[in-house]
Amino acid sequence: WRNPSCNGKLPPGSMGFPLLGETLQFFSPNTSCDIPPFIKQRMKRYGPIFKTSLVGRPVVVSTDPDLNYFIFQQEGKIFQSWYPDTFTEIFGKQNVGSLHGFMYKYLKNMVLNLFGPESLKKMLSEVEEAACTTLQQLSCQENCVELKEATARMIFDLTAKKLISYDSTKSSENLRENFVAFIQGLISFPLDVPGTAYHKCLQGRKRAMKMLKNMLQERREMPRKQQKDFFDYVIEELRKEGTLLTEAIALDLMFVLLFASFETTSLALTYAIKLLSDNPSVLNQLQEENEAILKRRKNPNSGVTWQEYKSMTFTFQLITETARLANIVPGIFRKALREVNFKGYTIPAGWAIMVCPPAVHLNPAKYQDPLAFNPSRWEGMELNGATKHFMAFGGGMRFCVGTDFAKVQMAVFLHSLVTKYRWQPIKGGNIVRTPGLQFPNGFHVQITKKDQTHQRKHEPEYTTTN
Ligand code: HEM
Repeated sequence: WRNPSCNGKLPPGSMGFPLLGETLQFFSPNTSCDIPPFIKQRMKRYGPIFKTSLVGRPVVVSTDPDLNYFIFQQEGKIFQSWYPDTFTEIFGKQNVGSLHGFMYKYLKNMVLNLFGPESLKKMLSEVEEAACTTLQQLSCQENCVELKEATARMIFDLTAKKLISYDSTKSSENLRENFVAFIQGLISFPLDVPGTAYHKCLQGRKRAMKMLKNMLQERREMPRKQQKDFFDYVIEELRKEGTLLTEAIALDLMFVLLFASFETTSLALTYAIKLLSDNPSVLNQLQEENEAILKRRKNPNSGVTWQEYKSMTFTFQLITETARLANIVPGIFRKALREVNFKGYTIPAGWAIMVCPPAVHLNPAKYQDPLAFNPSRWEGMELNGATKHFMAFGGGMRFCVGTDFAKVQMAVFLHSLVTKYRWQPIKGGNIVRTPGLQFPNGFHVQITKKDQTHQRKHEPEYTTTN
């Protein structure tokens, strides 16, 4: 295991212990906002491209912008989307990340139909309503509220409504509770015994898939006249003769979309609010931009229009800067379909490759003072799509299909929050990476309506513990 066979020169690095490789070091929790210590130490020792062994597989780790770019551009040709077995066990063998070629394109189009810009334009008022209702409820709480949980609930409900018309207030079963502990379980040691995050994920998947299957079955038995949600669209497709879609693929897709949408976006939103709490001058700028939108509005009771949304320049810079620092996806995995030679190194066919976004996003040679939260660094820059130095939403053909949806939700929530409310951090807000981002103690804040701030008789005594 120490010296794997290779026709050329393997990148430097250690293969760790037999079977275990360097898995334990990779997953060891850290509280750093910087490049994960596992990566940083090895970059120092071996350079930007190095080899290791994770969960029983030889892996080349790439922190090199040119190799990353090459990998994204060669998707489906020299490289192919590949995720550790933990992923396929949890997301299903036919999930969108494991499909390739024609079937993959077919599914991607289906998803873009739902979450692409045209659909989002129509969804804007629904997103705003969800944000306003959530904020209203949170501000009515006497005690402080936990933001990660609250935003996750809001986003899950909105996505589940779009996909399957699921209404958590009317359903007897709680679909979302099956997705808890997923981020920890996805990139984790695949030990399926009670107590591990991986085991919790597998149990959650089983229950959620059973619920989704029942729902799809019920809907098939009682089809609706108007096409309203993604389920209806899927059923329509399943009925077509010669269709590529199967019930199993449709259910796996539903499952991935539910997870991918709420967990990533709620983490990003919570992190944005944490960063804003720590950076009052950035908060001021955000407030100025969003209050100016309200001032320009002719009808004060109307909601955010698409034009207004598109004009939120600073808000988009802030979202991009949050995504750069949050590094919600700490590793993007691929497999080499054939032997690859790059910058003097050989990557043997069949090896896994992990593109490492945090190393790119926190590179001091590219980002001045890389750990500083400075949305203005994006001024005048193109914020759509990926570049060699920004890949929070992936890159190439597999660029995240939910990027626009995530941005709409974040921008609209932040707009409502800073124009109508104030908040005060109470406790939590500290982060841990394993290597996925987590808030182990949540992020507890007290939210008050702006015009009520001065009317409260007993202003709570806020203590910022972090
Ligand atoms: C802040 C929020 C989000 C972040 C940081 C994020 C990040 C990413 C990244 C890095 C990838 C690329 C994975 C790869 O190349 O292997 C990806 C793919 C994907 N994302 Fe997102 N995402 C977010 C929100 C969403 C939302 C809201 C949805 C659902 C609507 C979504 C659905 C997907 C799907 C289905 C893929 C797989 C696409 C493919 O294989 O072509 N994501 N995301």
